[in-house]
Amino acid sequence: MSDSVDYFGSGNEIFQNKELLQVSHLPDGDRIIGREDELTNLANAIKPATRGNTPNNVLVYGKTGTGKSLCSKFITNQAIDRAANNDITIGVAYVDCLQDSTETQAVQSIGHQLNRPTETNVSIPHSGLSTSEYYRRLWQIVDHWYDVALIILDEVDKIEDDDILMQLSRAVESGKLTESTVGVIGISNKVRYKDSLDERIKSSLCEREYVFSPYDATQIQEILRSRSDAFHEGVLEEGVIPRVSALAAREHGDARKAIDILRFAGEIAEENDYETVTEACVDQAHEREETSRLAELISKSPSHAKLVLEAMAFLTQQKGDSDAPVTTNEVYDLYKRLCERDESDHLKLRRVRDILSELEFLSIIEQERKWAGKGKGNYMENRLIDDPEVIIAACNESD
Ligand SMILES: Nc1ncnc2c1ncn2[C@@H]1O[C@H](COP(=O)(O)OP(=O)(O)OP(=O)(O)O)[C@@H](O)[C@H]1O
Repeated sequence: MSDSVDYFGSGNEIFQNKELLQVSHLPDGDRIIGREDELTNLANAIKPATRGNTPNNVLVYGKTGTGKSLCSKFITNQAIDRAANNDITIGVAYVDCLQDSTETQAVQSIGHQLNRPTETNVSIPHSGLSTSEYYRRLWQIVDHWYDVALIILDEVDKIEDDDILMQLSRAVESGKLTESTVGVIGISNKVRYKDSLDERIKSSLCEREYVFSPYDATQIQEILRSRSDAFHEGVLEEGVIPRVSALAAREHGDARKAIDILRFAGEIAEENDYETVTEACVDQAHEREETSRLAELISKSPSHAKLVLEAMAFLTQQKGDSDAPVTTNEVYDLYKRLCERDESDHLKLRRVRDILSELEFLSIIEQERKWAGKGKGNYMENRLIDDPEVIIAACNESD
């Protein structure tokens, strides 16, 4: 054997079941920490469905990573089992409204999830039908094959057309369904979402409302500990979970962030061929999580939002101070030059203003209205929350 470098490292094994740390992983009921009241409330709201009756429509609010999606998925799965004992068939469809943001996409997705084409003989093509035809097929499937359809609309505030909320929450009243019934669980991070709804939609969609509060550091520790068998025994150093929890609790008790940081810390230990995951790995993981979270947010934003953000990051870099404010006009000028670079048409100033307020809503930037002086009116100052280098890296990663 030669003494050549072994690029596979010494084979220290960090993870034994990394799947437990994926955001998509749905933990068992006994691994859902500190959400007993919320689960009981949700169960009570949809309980009628387990007997084949119309459940209450529910709106669930709370900041990101507070377990809204997890609890909604968990309780609807449990409802399916409970209903089966009563000979009732419940179908559950989950729509991520950020991804399926138009009415047609959302109805198509619901139809697709509830359809069992070999039994129903109904096809739900990915495109090519009118919205009303997608609805017609959906009601046909529900009426024929289910007693109750439970529809989870995650990030419901991202849906472009409220009409779907009306259609779903009033399907029975309006006679679209004759044999079956429907319940909707809407989930939102925006506490004021309800205020933006039409009165009629509000009264049918918001029969019950629940707010999920952020986790404290102790609950986050418990959530992480209940998943520590993702790692081989003895691999996690003692201070790791408290450190991750403290970081996540500092930023509004986001369990998703905590789980991501822990997974990244394990990956960093693995990449460096360490025998254990250390607190230093956590600090590096925290930075990696920031870039990756931003990259995910940015990759879901339209291409012009990326250009606006890139323009802001370049301007901030030029000013040599990562906290320096930039005015909307400065951003707009550089954004137009970036559009020229990419040979694309630029948007009007009004749209760029909208994009900046969307970026503020996503907590990527902060905005402050300033008074320019008599006769000059107001102007807007924009500041990046993260360092410009992190934003530029995230823009590149999202490509
Ligand atoms: N109480 C909990 N016990 C165990 N794991 C949890 C708990 N709450 C959240 N998690 C985990 O944290 C991650 C984020 O949770 P979830 O997606 O449900 O949050 P959310 O409130 O819906 O956030 P968002 O609004 O960003 O979608 C998931 O991986 C979930 O499994």
